[in-house]
Amino acid sequence: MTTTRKISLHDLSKLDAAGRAQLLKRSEASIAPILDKVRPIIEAVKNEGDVALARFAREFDKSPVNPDSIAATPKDFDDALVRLDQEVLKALEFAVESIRKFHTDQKPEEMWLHEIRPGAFAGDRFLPIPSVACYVPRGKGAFPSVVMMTTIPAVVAGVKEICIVTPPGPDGKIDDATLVAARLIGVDRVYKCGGAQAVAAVAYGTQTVQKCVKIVGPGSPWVVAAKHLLADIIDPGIPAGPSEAIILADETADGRLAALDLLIESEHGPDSSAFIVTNSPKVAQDAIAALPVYMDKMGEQRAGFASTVLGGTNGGVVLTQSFDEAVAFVNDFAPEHLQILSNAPFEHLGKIVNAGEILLGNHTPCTLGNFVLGPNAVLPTNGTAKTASPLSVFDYMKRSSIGYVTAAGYPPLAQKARILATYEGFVGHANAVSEIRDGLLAK
Ligand SMILES: NC(=O)c1ccc[n+]([C@@H]2O[C@H](COP(=O)([O-])OP(=O)(O)OC[C@H]3O[C@@H](n4cnc5c(N)ncnc54)[C@H](O)[C@@H]3O)[C@@H](O)[C@H]2O)c1
Ligand SMILES: N[C@H](CO)Cc1c[nH]c[nH+]1
Ligand SMILES: [Zn+2]
Repeated sequence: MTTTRKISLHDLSKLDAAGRAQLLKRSEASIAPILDKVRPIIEAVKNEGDVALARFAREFDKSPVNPDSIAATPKDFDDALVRLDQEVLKALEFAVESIRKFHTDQKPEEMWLHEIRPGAFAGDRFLPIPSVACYVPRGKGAFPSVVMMTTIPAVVAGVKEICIVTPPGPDGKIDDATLVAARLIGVDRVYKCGGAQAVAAVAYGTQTVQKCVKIVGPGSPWVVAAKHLLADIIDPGIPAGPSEAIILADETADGRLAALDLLIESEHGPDSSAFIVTNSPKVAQDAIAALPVYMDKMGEQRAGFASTVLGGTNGGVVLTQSFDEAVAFVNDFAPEHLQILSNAPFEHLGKIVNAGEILLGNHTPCTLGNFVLGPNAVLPTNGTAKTASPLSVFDYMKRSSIGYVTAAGYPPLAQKARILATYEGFVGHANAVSEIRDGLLAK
């Protein structure tokens, strides 16, 4: 027998502006109430280092970690590989290959230099940042996929010092697949610390944990709050909060397929957001009928998370009067993940302007993107896809502009620069491109 579940149907034509605005809001927890709790955690790690990390692991993760066992040992890696199911190992290897290929293709040439004007050359040079810490969450499950998504682009970019910070389990160990994925990728520094204390550890460095210039990866509000407080000391990277997705379905879509895919990101936690957005009443009805059937196959915890999300204003089915209206809703929402279910998904692609990731057609569910397709699954959440981009090799590189002007190319540039420098009142600037220079160069 199928369990009765409430699935919200939001008929956009019946909602006023406030109702529509409510649907666009995420449930992302405000970090304000926990900032005062995070400050002493940061201070303790700064002052006591590993001793504080071990204490917080015991307190928050209920994990028997000691100050001298913060780093995973070579034996920890070996044991994890022995314990890991061969099928999981093969799947990790497959995923590493796709993700490495995608990010290698994405990597820019080390330098480009174009002749902007005759004899005047300019371009960009890309270099890797020196170090990065990759945060891999563990509160609501293990995330070897986050290991791959955060460390592979770092390796491809050429970052020399890469480490992983992740909460230890109640057995005092790091998740097996996390260690195995790290080894496959070539990262051997994995530290047993999570939450705010992990961010502080990589920001300041401890006796064990290396200090890094940047931290990447998603995390709970404790992680987000620590990144916020330490942003002057460590680059906090792109924001990546609770997972969210929109399944955009036109009248050619199968509502049951839309239902199946809606349950992907809605099962992450009660703070996820997930909507089917469609102009087809039939797709909406079929999806609502199918959802409880699929939820019954998910297990209590995950079905519970999905129920919370889909029964409130952070999820469910949004019904619109037209497909253009559905597209407008998507662009206003700016989802982290977007799937387009249609017989002709490429026809709709050009209309989408705000989405972290756009997955096209019936054979490209978010699950493929999350694990094995290649593009990065650490994506801008909470509407930040309006201006931000997915995690990429560019997050691990910095750029210097390059310029070179020949003697023949110099005169027209100097003349125009002198005029502008004089207008701005910069005499020193102007002198440097005046006859004084010509005289010096003539000698
Ligand atoms: N965007 C993405 O790519 C992506 C991928 C995976 C997960 N996520 C999101 O990342 C988040 C992960 O959060 P999580 O909780 O699962 O794992 P987490 O590892 O980020 O947080 C758990 C840690 O928080 C700290 N903590 C918990 N309670 C505390 C307390 N009372 N006081 C101080 N510290 C405390 C502990 O140190 C604990 O180790 C979720 O919101 C999930 O949706 C996003
Ligand atoms: N959907 C997440 C990003 O929002 C990534 C992920 C990892 N594992 C499962 N899902
Ligand atoms: Zn996911």
